Amino acid sequence: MEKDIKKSPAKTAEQNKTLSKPRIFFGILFLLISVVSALSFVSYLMNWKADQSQAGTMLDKEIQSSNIFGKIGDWLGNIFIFDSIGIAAFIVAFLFFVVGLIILKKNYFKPWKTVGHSLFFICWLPIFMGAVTKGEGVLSGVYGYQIMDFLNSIIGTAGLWLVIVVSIALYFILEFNLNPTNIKTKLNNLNDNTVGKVKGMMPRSEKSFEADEELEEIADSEEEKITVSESAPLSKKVTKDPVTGLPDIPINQDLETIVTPNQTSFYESAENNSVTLSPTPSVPIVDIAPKTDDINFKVEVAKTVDIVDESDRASQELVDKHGFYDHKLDLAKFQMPTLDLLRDYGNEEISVNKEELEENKNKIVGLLKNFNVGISEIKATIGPTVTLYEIVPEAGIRVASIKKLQDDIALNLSALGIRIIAPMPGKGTIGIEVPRKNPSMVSMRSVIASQKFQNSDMDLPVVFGKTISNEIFMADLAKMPHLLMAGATGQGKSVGINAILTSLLYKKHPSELKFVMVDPKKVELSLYSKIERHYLAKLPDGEDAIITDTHKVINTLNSLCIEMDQRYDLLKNAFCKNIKEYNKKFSERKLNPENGHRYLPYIVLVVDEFADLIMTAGKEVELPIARLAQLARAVGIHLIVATQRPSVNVITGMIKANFPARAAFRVISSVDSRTILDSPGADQLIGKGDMLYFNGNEIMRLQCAFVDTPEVEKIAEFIGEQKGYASAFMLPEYSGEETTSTVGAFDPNEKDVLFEDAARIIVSTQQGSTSMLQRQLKLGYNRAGRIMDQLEASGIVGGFNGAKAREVQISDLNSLEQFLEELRK
Ligand SMILES: Nc1ncnc2c1ncn2[C@@H]1O[C@H](COP(=O)(O)OP(=O)(O)OP(=O)(O)O)[C@@H](O)[C@H]1O
Repeated sequence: MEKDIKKSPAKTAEQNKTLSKPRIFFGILFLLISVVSALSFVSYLMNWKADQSQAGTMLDKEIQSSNIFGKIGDWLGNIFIFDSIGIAAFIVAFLFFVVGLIILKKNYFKPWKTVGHSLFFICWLPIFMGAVTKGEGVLSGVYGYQIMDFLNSIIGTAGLWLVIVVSIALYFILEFNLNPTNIKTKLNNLNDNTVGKVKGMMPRSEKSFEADEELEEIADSEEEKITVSESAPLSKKVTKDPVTGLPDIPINQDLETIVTPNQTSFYESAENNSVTLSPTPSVPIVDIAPKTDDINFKVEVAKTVDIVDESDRASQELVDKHGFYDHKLDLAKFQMPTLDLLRDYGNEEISVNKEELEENKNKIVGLLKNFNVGISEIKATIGPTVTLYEIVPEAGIRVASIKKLQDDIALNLSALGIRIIAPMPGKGTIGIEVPRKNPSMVSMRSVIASQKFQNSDMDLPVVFGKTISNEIFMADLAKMPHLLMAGATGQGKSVGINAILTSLLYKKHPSELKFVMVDPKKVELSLYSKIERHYLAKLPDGEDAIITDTHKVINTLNSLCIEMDQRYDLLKNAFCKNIKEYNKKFSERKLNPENGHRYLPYIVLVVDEFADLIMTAGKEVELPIARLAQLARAVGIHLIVATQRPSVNVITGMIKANFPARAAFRVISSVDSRTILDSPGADQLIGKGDMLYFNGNEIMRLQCAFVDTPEVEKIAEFIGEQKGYASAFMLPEYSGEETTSTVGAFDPNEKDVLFEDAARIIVSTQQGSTSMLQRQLKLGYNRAGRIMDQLEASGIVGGFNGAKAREVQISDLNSLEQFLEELRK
C-alpha cells in the first residue's frame, strides 16, 4: 500500500490538483489520525503498565507520560486497547487510514469489503486473545476478556475454543470459497507458482520492474472501474470451476468485460515499456487465466478490445481529471448580445383590412369568371406583406389557363408583385399572392425573441423573417450549405445579410464561429470591424479583417482553401466524417493537440458584392470560390455570396451548381430571376425585404426581417467592448505566385505575351498602375502584377511606390518602340 503511494508521486500530485481543498484536508487528517493512533497503540503496548496509573491526570503538568504521543497517546491506548478491544485497536487505526485514502480518491481498497473484514476481526480477535492470555495483559482488552469469560462460563473452555476455531474456519471458507477440490487445485497451482517464484527471484532489469509496478497499478485501477459499474460480475470473476479450474463465468456474462481490464493493462504496459513481460502472480490476469489453450484464445479476443478500450480509458482519465474540453473557456465571461440592442418597432400584429380582402376577392373571382375559369372555393391567408388567395378551380379547368392570366390579374388588381403559384405544392390549390396595401414590418427583434429561434438547436441558425402565413422562417446555414443572394440595388440585400449575421451573432460564441468578410463596396460590412478580435478571421499579414481589396481577396480565398485542406487532414486523422463529430471527439479529449488537433470553429465567408470581384479578378476568384463551395461543407466552411447583378457571367454554371440555397430580393428582369432561381418571380417582388428563398426543392416567399444599421452598430459595439482574443482568427499563410514573384533581372524569353501591349498602355497613359492593366487587358490581378514586375525589370516603369502609381520611365510611344526593338534582340 505504501509502495503504491510512493511509486507514483507525480500521478498523486496530479490527482490532488483536481481534489477540492476540503477533501485534501480531511483526507490527510484521517491519514494522520490513523498514523498517530497506530503509533500511540504501539507505544501504549510497551508502556501501559507504567502509564495506566496516570489515568485521569491529563491536565497535571507535573506528571509525564512515557507514550510517544504523551498523555493523548496514552489516553487513546487506554480507550481503544485496555478498555475495549485490545490489539484489535490496530484495525480501527487501519480503518481510519482506509477512510483517509477514500477521501483522497485513492481506491486501493474496496470500502465495504474492508469494513466487513475489519468488523469480523474486531469482534473475533479480542475473544481469541482473551482465550489465549486468559485475561492476562491488555491484548484482549476488557471487551475480549468479558466475552471470553462469559462464553467460558456457559460453554466451558472446549466450547469456547470450538466457537473460536469454527468461526475463523467459516470465515475463510466463505471468503476464499474453500472446498476439497478447490484446495487440491490451489495446492497444484501452488507448486506451479513455486516454480514461477523461483523464476521470479532471478534478477530483473529495472525497466521490467517498473513495468510490473505499472501493470499492478493499471490493473488495480481497471479492476476498480469494473467494480463500480459491474460489481456482480467482478465478484464472480475470481471464482473458478472446481473441475476445470477455469474462471466460473455465467454463459450470458460478457466475457470481454471480465477479461479486458487485466488484459488491457497487460498489453499496454508491455508495449509502453518495450519489454516482454511474463505475467507475474501479482497481476490479476494470472488469477483468471490458467495456462490452457482456451485461455490463450481469450487473450486474443481481449487484444482487439484492448486498443479501443485503452484509448478510451486514457481520454476518460483526462476527462475525469480536467473535465471535457471547454472551447468557450478563453472567453468564459463573454456575454451574448442582449435583445434590448435591437429596436422595438412596436406592434407587429397583422391588421386585417376586411374591405381590402373583400375587394381583392371579388376582383379575382370576377376576372376569372370573365375568362371562363370557374372557382369552387377561395381562401385568404394574410402575411406581413402579402395576402395569399388560394383558389380551388372547378373540375375541368386547366391550371395553365390560370397561369396565363397573371398579367391580367395584376392589371385588374392594379398591384405590383402579383405571383401565381399553380399548383401550390402539396395543397391541390392555386395560389395568388397579392401584396397588401399597408404591409407590416417584421423586425429583427421579434424574430430573434421568438421561441423558435431561441430554442433552435441548429448548428448555424439563420432566421430570415416570416413566411406569407406569418410563421417565423429559419434555416440552418450548415445544411444549406452555401447561400447565393441576389437583388437589385435598394431592395433589401444588405439588410438581408445583416439579418443573417445578426442571427448568427445572437446564437454562436466567438469560439464557435468566425467570419471572413469581403466587402468591395467598402461600406456595407465595415460596421463589423469592431468584432475583429471576437468573430473575424484574417490572413496573418492582413491589416484589416474586412477585406476590400481584390488582390487580398484572392489571397484570402486561397488561404481558406488551405484551411479547408488542413481541416480535411485533421478529420481524416481523427476518423471523423464532419466537423461536428470532430469537435465532439476533441471535447471528449480523444484527440491530442500535440498531433495538431484543435477545436475547429465554423467559418462563414461573406462576400457582399460578388459581381465586382468577378469583374476585376475573374477566374482567380471564381475557382477558389467554386472549390470551397464544392468541398468545404464537411469541414465547417460555409459561403454567403451576394450580388446586385445576377447575370450569367457573374453567377456562372460552376458557381450556381455549388450553391443549392438561393435568396432572391427583387431583381430587374425575369432573366435575372431565372439566373438566380432558375424560374421567374423575383422580378415580381415588391422590394423592401420581400424575397424568395429556394432551398433546392421549393420556392418560398418571405418577408425578410428588418435590422437597421444603428442596431447592427450597437450589437458590434456590445461585442467589441468585451474582452476578446489577442487578435483575429489567423487563417493559414498563403504564399501564392504573386508573393513569390520577385522582381529580378529581365528575361526576354519569359516575358508575357501581353508584355508589349501592356508597355504601350502604360507609356501612352503615363500611368504605372496594375489595376489599369487589369481593366484594359481584362486580366486577373496575378497576371497583371506579373506583367508589371516584368515592366519594372525591363526598366519601363519604376519600383513599387506604395499607394501611388509607379513612375513611367519612357515618355512617348516612339521611344518605347525603339526600346522594345532593343529588347527583342
Ligand atoms: N426587410 C425589410 N423590411 C423593411 N424595409 C426594408 C427591408 N429591407 C430593406 N428595406 C428598406 O430598403 C432600403 C434598402 O435596403 P438595402 O440597403 O438592404 O438595399 P440593398 O439591396 O442592399 O441596396 P444596395 O445593394 O444598393 O446596398 C432600406 O433602407 C430599408 O428602408
